Amino acid sequence: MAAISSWNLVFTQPSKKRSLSPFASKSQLCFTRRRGGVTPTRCTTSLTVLSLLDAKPTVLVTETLGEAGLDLLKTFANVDCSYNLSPEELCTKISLCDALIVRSGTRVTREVFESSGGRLKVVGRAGVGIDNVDVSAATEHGCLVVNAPTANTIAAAEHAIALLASMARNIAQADASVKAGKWQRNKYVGVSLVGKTLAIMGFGKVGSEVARQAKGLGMHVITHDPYAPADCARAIRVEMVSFDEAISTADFISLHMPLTPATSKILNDDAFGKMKKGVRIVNVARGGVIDEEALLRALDSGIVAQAALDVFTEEPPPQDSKLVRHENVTVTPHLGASTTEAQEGVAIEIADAVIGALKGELAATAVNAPMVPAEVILELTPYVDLAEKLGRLAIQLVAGGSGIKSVKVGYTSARGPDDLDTRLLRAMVTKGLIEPISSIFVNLVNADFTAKQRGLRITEERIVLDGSPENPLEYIQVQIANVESKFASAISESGEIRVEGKVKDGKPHLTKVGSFGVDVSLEGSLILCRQIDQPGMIGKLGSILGEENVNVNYMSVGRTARGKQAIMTIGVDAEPSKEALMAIGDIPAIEEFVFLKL
Ligand SMILES: NC(=O)c1ccc[n+]([C@@H]2O[C@H](COP(=O)([O-])OP(=O)(O)OC[C@H]3O[C@@H](n4cnc5c(N)ncnc54)[C@H](O)[C@@H]3O)[C@@H](O)[C@H]2O)c1
Ligand SMILES: O=C(O)[C@H](O)COP(=O)(O)O
Repeated sequence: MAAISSWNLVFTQPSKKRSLSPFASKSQLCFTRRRGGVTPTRCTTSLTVLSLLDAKPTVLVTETLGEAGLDLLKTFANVDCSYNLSPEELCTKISLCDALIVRSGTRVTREVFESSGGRLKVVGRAGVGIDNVDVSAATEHGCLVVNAPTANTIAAAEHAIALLASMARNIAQADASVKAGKWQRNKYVGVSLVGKTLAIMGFGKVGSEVARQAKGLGMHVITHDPYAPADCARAIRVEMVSFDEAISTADFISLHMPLTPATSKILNDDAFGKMKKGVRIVNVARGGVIDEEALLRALDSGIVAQAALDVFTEEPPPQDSKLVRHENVTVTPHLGASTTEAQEGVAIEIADAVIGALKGELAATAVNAPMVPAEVILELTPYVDLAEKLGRLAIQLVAGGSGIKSVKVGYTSARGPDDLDTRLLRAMVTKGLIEPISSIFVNLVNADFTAKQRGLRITEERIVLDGSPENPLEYIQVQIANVESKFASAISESGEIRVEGKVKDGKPHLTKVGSFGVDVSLEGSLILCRQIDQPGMIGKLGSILGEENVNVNYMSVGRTARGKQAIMTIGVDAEPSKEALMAIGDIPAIEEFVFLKL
């Protein structure tokens, strides 16, 4: 009699939709089915998924976007342009949307992701700053965030220069005065820019462009940016200095860093106290990098002669804001990116990124997912499938109540570690491990977060092979430590559940279970049996499955020695009935078996 408890060996987890890519969303596919009035039961084939994807996704656009971007989106999706939504209205609408496109005026909060019911797959920020998007919440919900980081750089830099020059020459105040019927030539005497020191705080895309343009105006430019490469500054003859040196020697300070916990209120009372009396400040970055109350005090005390502000802590700022109304302050309503050219560019950049993400492609401008170059993805595609399937197999082999703490993924390759980018593979193993045992949808965005949240430590190991590194990988191995197994033979000599596979003719194959060598294509589902090696076993099993009309797509037997134990791996196209599985368990030579869904 076989030493097995047959029925609890049968894996009864409902099947999950197969993802077409690391970003294809299970929940989105489910939703499409519901909208089409289809019962959300099973979706087992790629073809079914493809036909579901034929239904156009819905993209919600909550702020004005250039026409060219909208036209591009409309070729692929239903586009809902709903501007000025209240937070409540946004939360209500979002459950009907696959993608959301915003600028800086929409707060994409945790509530938005929670309200999406898992359908929202991508948030596109049509611009650079993502401080209005709760990126952590997006990641936790497996939602990709992409931005359009380059198309508005020149516009923002030009706006900073425009504010700098107009502030120095009192253009806005003088204009208002003339329009009010006055002619105050003495009051509006300005200061020159040439020869003055400009400190650029943040030497990124905008900051470095401002530096270039300011040098063209004859200014002496210095910069502070702890993270920028010094050679970029050196190349345009800009000196990199400390924060204190920058703010204490500058005649003009222009802010170009992102708003982060480290930069929040970086210009505060303490900083203003170190500045030269009469300094002039430009802010085209984010309002929050200045302590606005401290700036008001510095303006009133004369430390700061003038400020030109495009951005504010609260936008729009309160009507009675003393800062906005201050006579030495010039303001614009967050216009840095607002040129026709920049908005057209941003709209196309974000439309491309959102469409790509909805198609399941990895976005080059992803904010919360590792950037995996397109050529790496292409090369790793068959291994991605293998990695996920090995994860699925390994997790289904676990038994006992001790919980899973530690998983090791081994990569056997002739390539050096720097030539093998495993982030995508690790994410897919994680997906395979977690999806069969939870309701969480795992993708490249949230794989590491989800593993961490579940207390699952995933480590990676490279096993270096001699030979030609033509193939990125020979084998992938998944090992789960400190657990029991439903299939004792899956435990290796060193005590872990171990499954190993390789890509053969472009298809994922299982090559090892525990210490047993096997060879079965990882398609459909799988029966693993340990048996006493004797004639007639294949026939017995085959006829049980045949009577059930369950097609066997692959079968292999691996044994330790003639007449000793053997492992039979059988690929089946459908799930055998309980009775058939029971009959398999009743074959006397079978010591244990397990049915696994891929
Ligand atoms: N007003 C507008 O309409 C408008 C338009 C475009 C960009 N922006 C804003 O301008 C800022 C810069 O944009 P970008 O495209 O140049 O971004 P970027 O990422 O290319 O550059 C930001 C730079 O700030 C640096 N930085 C980070 N922390 C710093 C710190 N503590 N001190 C000094 N430097 C620090 C970074 O190293 C980086 O080089 C962002 O806040 C963006 O949102 C505003
Ligand atoms: O971060 C940005 O890209 C700018 O602040 C532009 O914001 P906007 O898209 O709201 O004009």
